[in-house]
Amino acid sequence: MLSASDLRRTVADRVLWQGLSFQVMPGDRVAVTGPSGSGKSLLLRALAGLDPLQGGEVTLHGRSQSRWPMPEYRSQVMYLPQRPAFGQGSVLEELRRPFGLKIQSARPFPLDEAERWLAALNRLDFLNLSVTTLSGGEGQLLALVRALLLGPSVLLLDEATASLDPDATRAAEAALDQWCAAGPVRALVWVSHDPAQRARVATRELPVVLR
Ligand SMILES: Nc1ncnc2c1ncn2[C@@H]1O[C@H](COP(=O)(O)OP(=O)(O)OP(=O)(O)O)[C@@H](O)[C@H]1O
Repeated sequence: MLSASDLRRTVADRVLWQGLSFQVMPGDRVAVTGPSGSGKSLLLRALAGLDPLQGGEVTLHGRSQSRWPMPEYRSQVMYLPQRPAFGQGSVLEELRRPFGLKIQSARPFPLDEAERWLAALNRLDFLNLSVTTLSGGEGQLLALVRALLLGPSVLLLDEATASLDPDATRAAEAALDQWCAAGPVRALVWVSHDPAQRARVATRELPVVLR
């Protein structure tokens, strides 16, 4: 589904990764591992098409990232950052906003599904809160629900539950598990510093070595 071949990334004069090749297949749950500063976030950003590739190639469904219209590519390979950014207004408005974009225009906003995910995360009370008042963990839950509703093929999670308490973390993992199992062409790529979480959520590990 998603294939990376011979990726290379440098910052300043430091080579973070080179000759990095791997594939993400439907149903995969890949944990990207490596010490702080080894380039895990930059790898996810490269896969998501948020940073230009310095070397190598990423293909989605056999088509090079550079040949995809970027909005379409990013709707299929979605990056969930540790500190998601929101606009203004309520949680409901924030969830609804992307469905006004051209790339999503064929799909009406699925309010029932939003309520189901929020209920699964024990946050059905969320919808009318203002996004500007959300805590770090609440922001992560909102970003997660927004991503699940948008339904990419590959969801890239960058410490996406790091601000959650243990119960909320487990609920988020269960929601992701359910979401992944519900579609035939879905995969997760996780960056998590928590080995216990990686053992729970990942089917295999992709090490990024600090050079
Ligand atoms: N936009 C940038 N410009 C220059 N250097 C950057 C940029 N973004 C990150 N870096 C550097 O690249 C290296 C890798 O950063 P990255 O955030 O990918 O690491 P990481 O493995 O995700 O680390 P952590 O586990 O601490 O989150 C770091 O040394 C960082 O300072």
